[in-house]
Amino acid sequence: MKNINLEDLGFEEKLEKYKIANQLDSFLTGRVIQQHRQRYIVLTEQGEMESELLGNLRYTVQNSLDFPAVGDWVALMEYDNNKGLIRAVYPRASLLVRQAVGRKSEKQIIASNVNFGLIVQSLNRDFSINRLERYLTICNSSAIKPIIILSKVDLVDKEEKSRVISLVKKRIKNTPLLLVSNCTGEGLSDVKAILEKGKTYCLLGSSGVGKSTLINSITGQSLMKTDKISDGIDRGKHVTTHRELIVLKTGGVLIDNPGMREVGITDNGMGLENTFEKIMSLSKHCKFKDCNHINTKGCAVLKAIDSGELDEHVYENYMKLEREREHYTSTTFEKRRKDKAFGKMVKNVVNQKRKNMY
Ligand SMILES: Nc1nc2c(ncn2[C@@H]2O[C@H](COP(=O)(O)OP(=O)(O)OP(=O)(O)O)[C@@H](O)[C@H]2O)c(=O)[nH]1
Ligand SMILES: [Zn+2]
Repeated sequence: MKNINLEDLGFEEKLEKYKIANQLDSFLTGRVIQQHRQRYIVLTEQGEMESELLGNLRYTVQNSLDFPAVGDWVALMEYDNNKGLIRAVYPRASLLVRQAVGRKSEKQIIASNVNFGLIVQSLNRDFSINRLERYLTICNSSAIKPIIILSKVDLVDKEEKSRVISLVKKRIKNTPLLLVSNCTGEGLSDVKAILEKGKTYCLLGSSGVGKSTLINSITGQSLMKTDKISDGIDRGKHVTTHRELIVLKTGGVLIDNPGMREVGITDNGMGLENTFEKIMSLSKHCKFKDCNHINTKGCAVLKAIDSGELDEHVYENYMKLEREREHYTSTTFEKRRKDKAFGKMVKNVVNQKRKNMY
């Protein structure tokens, strides 16, 4: 992978200015394409470099989120053949973060400097509209534009396909929706067509939905290990063929995330606001500013459920994600007990509404 062009990798004007302003132009510039503990594979114009943090940087880092991550731009120097020392991390244009489920306040970086989130769900067993909204929230909380890709279309019939499409379109507005099959090749050209030069796309989705296979289909190469392909050749050798960040010949960058099981919401609030626009605009008409949309008088959200203007499932999922966000952003353990009571209340509201309907 020699002669890589930094612009194809996504290096922008803004970063160039930062480089000059911070006297980093005597260093090499590269992008982290893989991370394992405190070792990083960095792609530079001279090729890949196995890198570590420079000592003083390691000791001045305060927060785990400050360590370099896949997608980061770094300034580094070569100290040996293809071995590098990272001197600085460039400011991030965006950061995809997830909450390590079950562990309080522990955030993990999925990737940095991502322009688009490719949210992949398979049409057969994995499809869940609530989970789609969860990923949308994660993208929206970090100014990453979401694109929905429904995979394995070859496994469902026409009726199921159109059922899911109309469900997605009803619940989720203003988000591109693509359908693909890695087996028949259907829709692959649509995916290729949206990939722009110099932009970074992060694949998001549960294990097994076909993210790695999709990358292989797009690149026409077996860059990603999928569970069908045996890696017998590499066995026993310490060779890593798997890269988390891939530069396309056409100039776009893809980032894969192996083994994403659960993603928790770690949100500043904006993610939910953008994802559930309808609820946000309704809540402006609630009588009280701090309306909890559960049992407050004059709640416009509840009124909209009654009138049929708001889908109760949307309401339920919103309340669930909002509660989760509160849970992870709060510090007291007391909150956990509160959470339970809160969940019950939401269920009651919905049950009550359902009863009233019949
Ligand atoms: N029928 C069908 N199977 C597919 C399709 N795409 C992928 N698969 C199969 O689904 C399985 C999982 O695919 P992967 O690409 O490994 O899934 P992944 O999302 O990368 O999974 P992780 O790496 O665990 O996150 C493999 O057996 C693939 O062959 C598709 O479009 N249609
Ligand atoms: Zn309200």
